[in-house]
Amino acid sequence: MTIENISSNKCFGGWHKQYQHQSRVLNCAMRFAIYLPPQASEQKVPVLYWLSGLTCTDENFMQKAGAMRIAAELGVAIVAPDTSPRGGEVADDAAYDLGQGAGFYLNATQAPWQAHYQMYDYVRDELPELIENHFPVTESRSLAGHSMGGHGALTIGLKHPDLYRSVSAFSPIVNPINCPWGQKAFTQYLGKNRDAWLAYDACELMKQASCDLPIFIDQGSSDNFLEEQLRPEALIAVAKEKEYPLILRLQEGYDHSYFFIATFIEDHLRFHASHLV
Ligand SMILES: N[C@@H](CCC(=O)N[C@@H](CSC=O)C(=O)NCC(=O)O)C(=O)O
Repeated sequence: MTIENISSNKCFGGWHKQYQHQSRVLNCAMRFAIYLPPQASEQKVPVLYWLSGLTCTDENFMQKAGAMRIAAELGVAIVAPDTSPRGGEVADDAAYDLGQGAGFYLNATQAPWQAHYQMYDYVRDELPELIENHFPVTESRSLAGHSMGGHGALTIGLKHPDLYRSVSAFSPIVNPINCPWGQKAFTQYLGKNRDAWLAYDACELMKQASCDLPIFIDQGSSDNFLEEQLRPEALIAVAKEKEYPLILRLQEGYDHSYFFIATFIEDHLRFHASHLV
C-alpha cells in the first residue's frame, strides 16, 4: 500500500500533510490529510479521525476548525479523509447532497453507486490500517465529525465500540431515515427497502446498543438545518429511554458553520484526549 505526499506544512511544532493513495475499498484514488503533533517525532501518538460534512474535502476541517494548536498540546494526531470517492469514473449527481462530496459513510448496494461508494468500510478498515502502517501512531482511536460526518462518526462508533475510545459530533444528522438528506441519499445508495437503512441510523443503533461508548455532541440553536435535517431531540429521547450516557449541549445562537466548530473544538479534543489513554 503506497501513499503519495501532496503537501507538508509545519504547524504548532508538528506537521500538517496531505496524501493521495489508490484505495482498494473505494476502487479509486483517495485523499486524506493528517496532522502529526510534535510528540509524534519522539513516540507513537493516538489518533482522532474526523469525518466532514456535505460538500467537504480533506481540507475544510484542517483549514477552518483551528484544531491543531490543541492537538499539538495534547499529543493527538488528527486524520481527515475526503467525504466520498471522486474522479471521472465515479458516479456523481448535480445536487450537493448526493454523489461526490456526499458519501454518507455507508456501503452502497445500488447501481451506479456501489462500484465506489463504500465509505463505511474505508473509514472503519482501510484508512486506519494505512495510517497505522505509515505513521507513528498507536491503535488508540477516536472518531468525530460534522453534520453528515457526525452521522458517520455516531453510526460507525455505535457499531464498533471495540475500535474506538470515544465519539463526538457537531450538528450531526442523528436520524437520517426520518429527514430529507438521509431519505434521499439512502434511497439512492441503499434502495427503497427501509429495513436496509436501519443499519446506518444513529437513533436505531443506539436503541440496540449494549455498549457505553462515550458520546459528546454540540448543536447550535440557530442552525438553519436544525428542525428539518438534524433533529437532535430524536437521539435525546433514545438516550433517555436507554439511560445511555450521552452528553449533548445546545449552544445558544450558533449556526451550522465552521465558526461554530472552531468555537468548541477545544472541548471535543480534550474530551477525546481524556479517553485516548
Ligand atoms: N451548499 C449547501 C450546504 C452545504 C453545507 O452547509 N455543508 C456543510 C456541511 S452540511 C452537512 O453535512 C459544510 O461543512 N460545508 C463546508 C464548509 O466549509 O462550511 C447549501 O447550499 O445548502
